[in-house]
Amino acid sequence: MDISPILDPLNDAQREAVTAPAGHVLVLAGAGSGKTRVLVHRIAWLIQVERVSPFGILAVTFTNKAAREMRGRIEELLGVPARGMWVGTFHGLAHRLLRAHWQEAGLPETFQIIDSDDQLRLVKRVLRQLELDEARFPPKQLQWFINGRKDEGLRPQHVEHYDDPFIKTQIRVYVAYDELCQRLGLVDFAEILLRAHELWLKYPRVLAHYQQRFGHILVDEFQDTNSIQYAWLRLLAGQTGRVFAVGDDDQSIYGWRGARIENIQRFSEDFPGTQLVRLEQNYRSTGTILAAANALIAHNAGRMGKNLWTEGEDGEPIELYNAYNEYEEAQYVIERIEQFTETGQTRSEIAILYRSNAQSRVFEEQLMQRAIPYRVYGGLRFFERAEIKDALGYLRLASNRADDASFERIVNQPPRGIGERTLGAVREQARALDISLWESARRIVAEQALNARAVNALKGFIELIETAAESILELDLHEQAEAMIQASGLIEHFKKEKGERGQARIENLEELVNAARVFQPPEEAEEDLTEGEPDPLTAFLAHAALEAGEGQADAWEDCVQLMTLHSAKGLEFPVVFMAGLEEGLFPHQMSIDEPGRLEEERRLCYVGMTRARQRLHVSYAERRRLHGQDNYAIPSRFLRELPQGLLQEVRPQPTYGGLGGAAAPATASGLYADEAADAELALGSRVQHPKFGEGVVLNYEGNGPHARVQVNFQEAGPKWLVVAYANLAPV
Ligand SMILES: Nc1ncnc2c1ncn2[C@@H]1O[C@H](COP(=O)(O)OP(=O)(O)OP(=O)(O)O)[C@@H](O)[C@H]1O
Ligand SMILES: [Mg+2]
Repeated sequence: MDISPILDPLNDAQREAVTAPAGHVLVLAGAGSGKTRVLVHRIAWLIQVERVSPFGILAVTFTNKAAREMRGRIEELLGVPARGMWVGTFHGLAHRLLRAHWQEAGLPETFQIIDSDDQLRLVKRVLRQLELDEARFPPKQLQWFINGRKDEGLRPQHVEHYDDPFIKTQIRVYVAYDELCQRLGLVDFAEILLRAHELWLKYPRVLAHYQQRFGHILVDEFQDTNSIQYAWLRLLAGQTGRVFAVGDDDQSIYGWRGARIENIQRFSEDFPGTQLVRLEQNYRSTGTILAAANALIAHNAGRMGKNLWTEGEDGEPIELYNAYNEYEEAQYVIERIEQFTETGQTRSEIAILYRSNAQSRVFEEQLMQRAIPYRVYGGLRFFERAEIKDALGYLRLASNRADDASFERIVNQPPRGIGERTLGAVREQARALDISLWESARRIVAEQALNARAVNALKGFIELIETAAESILELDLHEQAEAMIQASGLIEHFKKEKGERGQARIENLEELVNAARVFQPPEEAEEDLTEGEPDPLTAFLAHAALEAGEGQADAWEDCVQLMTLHSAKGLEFPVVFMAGLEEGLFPHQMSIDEPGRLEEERRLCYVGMTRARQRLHVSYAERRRLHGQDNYAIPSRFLRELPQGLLQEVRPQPTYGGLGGAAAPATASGLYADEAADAELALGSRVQHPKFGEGVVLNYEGNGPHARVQVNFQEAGPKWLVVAYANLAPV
């Protein structure tokens, strides 16, 4: 038996973990220290050396993709398929149990899983059934309430109500919602875990079967387990199962979704005799990247404490780019990417990471313009997102009342009391008379063909669209988008959705307005003036539909990887760009006033930085449109927490505005020191511009490479120009 493939590629501490005697093991170690590698090799060791059957092994990963990769690597090490082994996410594994034991779990054999949107629709149905007012009991909030309780393992009867009528009503909704799901044979995400846990509690025989089967349970990314997942693990391990968990307290980034970092601290108590292994050598990143990441995370209090080092080269300094705005930031990133690919870097080895989903749009647009293949991970492309489709639905219906799909999508989104029965009547008449849903609804209102409530609800919707459509006629495209979103009530609606999700949707809607603002109709349309060019709204809607229909780049295609920092967990890339390091964006506004959440943001930054193997680029924009406003952004505190000596500021070439050009030590730059306005551009001085000719400097704003100057040109009149790009010469 040759065990060298299993042990040779490991250092001493890693080997200690992989070969640990039977018992519980907790590997607590920093990013890139080989935790996932150790877990994979441990499984191979168990099978090949300890002669454990793959049937006796259950491994938990954080994503399905990670699960597939893990299985592949184990089989590669063993040289044979590891059939019978269970590898998956908590949700995937629990689901598998429910499929196998649907009867004991009290489910119909054909039960279906519902996503968050379906769940919301059911909650609304329950509210109608209980005759509760959505304004007083926002469905999103109830959804959040139900999921939160399920994540804690609490059924309605376990929820403490303190005699508070509000909580009591929420509990009533929870009860009715569960009954409805049960009747329809539907299971939501949180339910999967809770149901699987209850299955074991209720049927000790079933539990005993799995306890006997899975003598070895291995968990990656342990720091992000929530209460019910931890309870599930403890139950499965019982008295005999051995748990091998790997994690990093500095990478706990899902506290906002119920993950409990305390589970790491509790581990040794709950699993007696735990052997603790620490890994300190980092194999992923250059010395520079690691030193910067270590310095950043040192600003957090109450860490378990780790000391990560590397034998690797120091490598390149971290590139810092101070962009004028988010468009220019994207331009820098993409030009830099082109430079890398021209020198042979594979596109899929390059990642762009950002804090909030909405940031992807500007990158996507520019990547598309330059025909660079890209892929957005763990999220829909911008124009495919539900809230964007909602807002576009309003615009579509405003420009074409016969658009039935848009009618269906938004007639009761946000909810305005137009129920299934009313809609049924609208559809039926439309079918019978072969007219559009809109026309059908209009007739029902005119003829008062339904009860007063239904007629009023429909009438309200029709008036809303008519009024809004009329009022936006004379507006610019982005104002049209903005006005329509306002009129739709979508923002108010998403505000009720608790937590980051609702906030993200609102940010996306604001981003849609930005997209409309910078939208340029295709060239052909402009030339075709005589034929009557399509109005900007129609052109914009077509653009959005085409973009959404384009679909994602295929996985095998060599494409640039775009994702949020959250979905980058566990991954690594030779080249990483982290964009939008600005106060309010990252750290996120919602976390700034709460020390605990600020630390979670810092951990997220640590996760992002430690994804990079050879090159890390960080950037921020001096201005960014956020929440519909042009903001002067302040560079993120996280940038200041990085040792200056490890950063190198990239500055645009003043002569032509090419990017990634001249580099200067960060110390002299806009981030750390205010730069005096260029003396040659003093107010009142005369300058020459290659295109606009001669003029007088009227005004000056900003500082650093992106200072802007207003010049009154003799021929062209006053213009604002970016100094670094304008190529102005003193006269
Ligand atoms: N002993 C080793 N020798 C060489 N390379 C190693 C060794 N251990 C790990 N690596 C490599 O280092 C990189 C990081 O390893 P791995 O992804 O397992 O770290 P991790 O601790 O799980 O990181 P994260 O905290 O980000 O999940 C991988 O490319 C891995 O192949
Ligand atoms: Mg890992």
